[in-house]
Amino acid sequence: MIHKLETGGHGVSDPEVEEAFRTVLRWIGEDPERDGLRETPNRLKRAFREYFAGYDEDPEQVLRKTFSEVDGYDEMIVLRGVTFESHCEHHVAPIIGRAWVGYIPDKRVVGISKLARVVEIFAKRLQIQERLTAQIANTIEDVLKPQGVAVVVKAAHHCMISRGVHKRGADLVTSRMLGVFRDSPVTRGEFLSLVNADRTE
Ligand SMILES: Nc1nc2c(ncn2[C@@H]2O[C@H](COP(=O)(O)OP(=O)(O)OP(=O)(O)O)[C@@H](O)[C@H]2O)c(=O)[nH]1
Ligand SMILES: [Zn+2]
Repeated sequence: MIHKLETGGHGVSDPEVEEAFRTVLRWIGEDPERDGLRETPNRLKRAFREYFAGYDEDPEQVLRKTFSEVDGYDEMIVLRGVTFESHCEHHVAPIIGRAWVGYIPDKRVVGISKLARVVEIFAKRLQIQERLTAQIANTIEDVLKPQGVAVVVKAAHHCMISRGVHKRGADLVTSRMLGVFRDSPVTRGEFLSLVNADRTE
């Protein structure tokens, strides 16, 4: 897990954000001073700090530590079924899903947890799924300069479940293929068969 932020706020003080949450509670018809709600603005602030911890983390930095003693390993590396929780930028509703992250290295490999950390950092920002998918792939491409990168993301969007069109069970699938995954149908096919064989969903 990403460490909890100790500072943050980005120019907004703790009392200011708690007052904003109190205003929302009043707006829905609640009494923010009643016993059960008195600490809720503070809890909401701490929850938001966790949901959006990705703004104060640098995903490129996470990938900078690499290993080169891999005896010429140049096959596909795939981390499957990385769980994440994000929030959509339109409704601030949860996006709950998994990511499959693959790459074919060029001399250097990265610790596998770092791939999951990159997913985590971009997920913990306001997102749309297409951008989340592209950001994960582009960052791996930019820092590791591998032969190729492939990312598939599948997620349920709670703005389509608990509000709006009210559709449970529909998930959105997005992908971004770079380098050999884009150019070679065989390589892409091998990656997608590893994604499709994964029953962790
Ligand atoms: N492409 C894409 N759309 C998303 C994502 N998350 C939420 N949306 C959609 O963003 C759209 C925002 O549409 P608007 O019409 O501006 O908002 P709205 O009136 O609340 O729309 P409804 O959800 O249909 O009630 C909705 O269709 C959402 O389903 C995402 O990750 N990618
Ligand atoms: Zn939404």
